[in-house]
Amino acid sequence: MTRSVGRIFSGFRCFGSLPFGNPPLKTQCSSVLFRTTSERTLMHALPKIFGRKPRDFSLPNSSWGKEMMQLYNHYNRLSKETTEGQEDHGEQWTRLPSYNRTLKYATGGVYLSKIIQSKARLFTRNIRDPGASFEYVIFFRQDKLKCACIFQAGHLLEGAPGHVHGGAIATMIDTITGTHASLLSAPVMTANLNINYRSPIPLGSTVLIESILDKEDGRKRYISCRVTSTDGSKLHTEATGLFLSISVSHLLKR
Ligand SMILES: CCCCCCCCCCCC(=O)SCCNC(=O)CCNC(=O)[C@H](O)C(C)(C)COP(=O)(O)OP(=O)(O)OC[C@H]1O[C@@H](n2cnc3c(N)ncnc32)[C@H](O)[C@@H]1OP(=O)(O)O
Repeated sequence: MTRSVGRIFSGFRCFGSLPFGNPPLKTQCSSVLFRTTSERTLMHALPKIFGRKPRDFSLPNSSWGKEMMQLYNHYNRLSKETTEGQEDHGEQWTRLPSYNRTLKYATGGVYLSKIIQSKARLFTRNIRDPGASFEYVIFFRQDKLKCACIFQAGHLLEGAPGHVHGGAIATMIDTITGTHASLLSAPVMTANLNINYRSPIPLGSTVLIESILDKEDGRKRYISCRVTSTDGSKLHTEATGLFLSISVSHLLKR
């Protein structure tokens, strides 16, 4: 987990309080994996950087249904941190923590008030009622450059009667593919998203969203994504996205 926190915060350092100011680096995932004690210590200190311990929304809560929990437990079992000197066997996934707000201060105490207002919250994590909207957890498989997200769609996401709104599905796809792209090169913005809706998603159901890296070309990351039933037998949605690495100054432009 610690290493994914490192990646996420590295990926989104433009929003955070970790050092930034350099142009976005094209880093290979393997070069930033957290394995040393000092790196783990740094990641454990992150809540202090936030000020107080932030809630990690990617952990189970009482609203999570049986399917969500089963799949979560499946990936979590494959996400056990390896201790140094121990070999990895088979699939190795990493759960990505998820917080509902970004940090207010950039390094050096520069308040990014123009872009990050104190009331700002991550769009998918702003409903307090557990289970009402987006319940999800993302896992990353570093060796395959692959993400898997378990998503349980709550009652506030209705579009067609009894089914999940297409915009909510697009939001989740953008979130997974955008997170995926940011793990590869930080920070990024979505330039293009193409979505084909193949079969409706019943409200309240749990689905699996999987993304893979198709191609890298300079600042561009091409990522594709499939939304299926949790056993993979039913295809709900397919998408492709283009993400562009940006500099921090791009976010400050008005
Ligand atoms: C801790 C919390 C975690 C939280 C984790 C949560 C994750 C959520 C992720 C959500 C991410 C978002 O929704 S971001 C929000 C939605 N997206 C946006 O608002 C982006 C708006 N658009 C822009 O700002 C800009 O257009 C950019 C950054 C996309 C590109 O601008 P730019 O950087 O100036 O690049 P530009 O020179 O135009 O183009 C560079 C190259 O890319 C190509 N290119 C550019 N746009 C496109 C395009 N739409 N389709 C095809 N190709 C394109 C160009 O042809 C060019 O190719 P060549 O000539 O080099 O070959």
